[in-house]
Amino acid sequence: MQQQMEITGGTTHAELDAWVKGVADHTQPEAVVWVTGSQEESAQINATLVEAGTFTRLAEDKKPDSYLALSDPQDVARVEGRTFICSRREQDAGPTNNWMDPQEMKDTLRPLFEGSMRGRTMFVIPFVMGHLDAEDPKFGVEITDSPYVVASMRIMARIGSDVLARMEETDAAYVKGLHSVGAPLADGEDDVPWPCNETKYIVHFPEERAIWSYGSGYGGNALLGKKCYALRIASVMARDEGWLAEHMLILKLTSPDGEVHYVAGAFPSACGKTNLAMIQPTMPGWSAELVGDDISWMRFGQDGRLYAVNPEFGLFGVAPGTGRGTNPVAMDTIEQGHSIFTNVARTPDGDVWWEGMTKEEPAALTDWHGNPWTPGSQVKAAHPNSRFCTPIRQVPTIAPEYDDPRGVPISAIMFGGRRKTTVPLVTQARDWQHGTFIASTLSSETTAAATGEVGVVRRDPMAMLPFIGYNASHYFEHWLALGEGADPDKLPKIFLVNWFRRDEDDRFLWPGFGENSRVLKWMLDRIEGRVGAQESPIGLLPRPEDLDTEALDLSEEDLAAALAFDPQEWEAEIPLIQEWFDKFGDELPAALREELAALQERLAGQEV
Ligand SMILES: Nc1nc2c(ncn2[C@@H]2O[C@H](COP(=O)(O)OP(=O)(O)OP(=O)(O)O)[C@@H](O)[C@H]2O)c(=O)[nH]1
Ligand SMILES: O=C([O-])CC(=O)C(=O)O
Ligand SMILES: [Mn+2]
Repeated sequence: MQQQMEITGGTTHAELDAWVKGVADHTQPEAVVWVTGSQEESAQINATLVEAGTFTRLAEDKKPDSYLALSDPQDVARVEGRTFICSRREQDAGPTNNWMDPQEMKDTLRPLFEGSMRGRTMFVIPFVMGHLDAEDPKFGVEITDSPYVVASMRIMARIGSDVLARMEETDAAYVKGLHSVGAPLADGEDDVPWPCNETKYIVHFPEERAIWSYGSGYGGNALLGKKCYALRIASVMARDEGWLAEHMLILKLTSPDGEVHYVAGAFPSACGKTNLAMIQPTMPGWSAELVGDDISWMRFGQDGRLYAVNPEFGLFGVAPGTGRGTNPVAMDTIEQGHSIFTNVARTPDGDVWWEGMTKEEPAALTDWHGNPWTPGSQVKAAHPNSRFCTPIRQVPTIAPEYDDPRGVPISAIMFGGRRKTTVPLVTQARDWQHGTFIASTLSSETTAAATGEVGVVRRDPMAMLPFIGYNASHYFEHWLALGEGADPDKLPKIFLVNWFRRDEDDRFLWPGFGENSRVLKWMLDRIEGRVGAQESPIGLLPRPEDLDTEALDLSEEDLAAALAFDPQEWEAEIPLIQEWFDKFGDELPAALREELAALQERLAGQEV
C-alpha cells in the first residue's frame, strides 16, 4: 500500500537523519520536506494553505503578504490540563505539573502517532532559539505535519538552512520536537481547513530534551519553539546550567538625560507583556524600545550583572484590546504585513478587525467562525485569544540590541498580574529573597489564553505556573541560589505591579498602557537613589507625590486608591498564600516560609 515517500532535502547530521527517518517510518507521511526558510518556499507553503482553506489572503493594500486563519472552534488556546512533564521521577515534575511515567506516556502516544501523518507532508524545521552566534546556541528541530506551524515558526524563530548547516558543522545537540495534528487522511479523503484531534497531548520529556505534541494546531500547543522549548524545556536546562528561562518581556528605557536602563517583566498570559514591551511613554523626553515581548533567557555576565536575551524572532500577540488608542506600536507593526492572524474577524474589504481595535464597530464583518456579524450580534467577532503573528523586525520601536547574542544587562525585574483588589500599583521588594517570595506568591485572574474558566484568582509564581518544566519548589530554590551567589549591588531590583486594580464600579483605577511609564520612572529613580519610598508590611511603596503625575489625567482619590496598601485585604490574602505554600510541603525552601512568617508579623504589628 505505502508508496515511496517523496523526500525533499536532507542532512549530514547522522543522528538527526536517523531520528527523522524513524519518525517518518512511524507516522507514514506522503512526503518529507526539510524546511529551508527561503522566500520561495514560504510563498509555496502559503499558497498550499490558501488552497486548503486554512488561510485567506488579506487585501494587499490593507495587510500585504498577510493571511487570516480560522481554527477549529475547539482548538483556540493552550490546554493546560493536557500538558505533561514526564520526568523520570514524579517528584521532579512537582505538585504544579501533570505527570506520567515517560515510558508509560510513550506507550500511550506511540499508537496515536502511528500513521498519524498519512496523506500529509511531514515538515522538518531546524531552528535556533536565541542567536545562531550565541556562545552556546540552543538548537531545536520541529517535525510537524502542519503547514500552518511551518508558516508560523518561520516568523517566530530563526529557522532553516543556515541553522541546519551550523548544526551539521558542530554535530550539535538539539531539542527534538515532534508535532502532529493527529488527523491522517485516507486515500482520496478531503481535508478540512483546520485539522486537529479531540484527543490532545502536549508532552515534555525534560531529561531527553524532547517534546511530543499531538492533536492541536494552535499556538503554544504546536509552535514548539515557544512555550514548550523556550520555557518548559529551557527552564530545566537553565536549572542544570545556572541560568534562568523566564516568561518575561524585555524593555529598553532612555530618560530625557540619555540614561539607559533595561527592565524585564513577568506577567501571566494575556496580562500585558506585549503591551508593556511596546509602551509609548507619556512623559516628555522618555523613550522606550522593545527587546522582547514574551520570553527572556537570563544569565550572569563576566561583570556580575544579569544579562537577558529574547530567544524569539517574532511576536504572537493577543489581538483583542490592541488598537491605536492602547498600543499604536503594535498597530504600526502589523500594518506592514507579513503576518498571520488567527481567529480574528474579517472586514468586507479584506482587512482584519477585533474587539478594541477601533471605538466604532464596523457595520458588517465575517466573525471568527466564518459567519456574518453585525454590531447587534450576540457573539464576539474575534475570539478573546485571537492572535497576530508578526516578525519582530517590523516593530518600529525595536532596540538594535534585540539581535545581540550577548543580551542586555537588566536593572529591574517586574512581576505583575491581574488583581481587582489587594495588590497596589507598585511595590518594591526589600531585596532578592523578598522579591523571590513576592514572585513565588504572584497571583492573577485567569484569562482566555488557556482553556478553562476566566477571571478566577490563582497563584501563578513568576507568571510561570503553566511553564515551569520541573518541580516548582526546586525552581524557587534555583531563584534563591542565583541571588545568593551574586553581588547584591549588581542584582536587578525586584518590583510587584498591578495595572488592573478596580473601584467598586469595576472601573480600572489606573489608566495603564502609556501611563505605566510613570511607574517605570519611579522604579528607575529608586534604583538610582533619586526618590523616596515608604515602608509597609508588603514592601516599599511610593507616596502619591513620589510618582511623576505631570499632565496625568487622574483624580487624587483614584491615584491614592491605586497606590494604597490595605491591611485588611492583605490579612485575607495570607491564608491563600499559606494554602499555596502547603502544596509544596517540606520541599518549599525555608527562606520562603520565613518571608511569609515575617510578612504576617509585620501585618500583625500594623493592627492597633
Ligand atoms: N487595563 C489595562 N489593560 C491592559 C494593560 N496592558 C495590557 N492590557 C490588556 O491586557 C490584554 C493582554 O495584553 P498583552 O500585552 O497582549 O498580554 P501578554 O502578557 O503579552 O499575553 P500573552 O501573549 O498571552 O503572554 C490586552 O487586551 C490588553 O489590552 C494596562 O496597562 N491596563
Ligand atoms: O502560548 C500561546 O498559545 C500564546 C501565549 O503566548 C500564551 O498563552 O502565553
Ligand atoms: Mn504577548
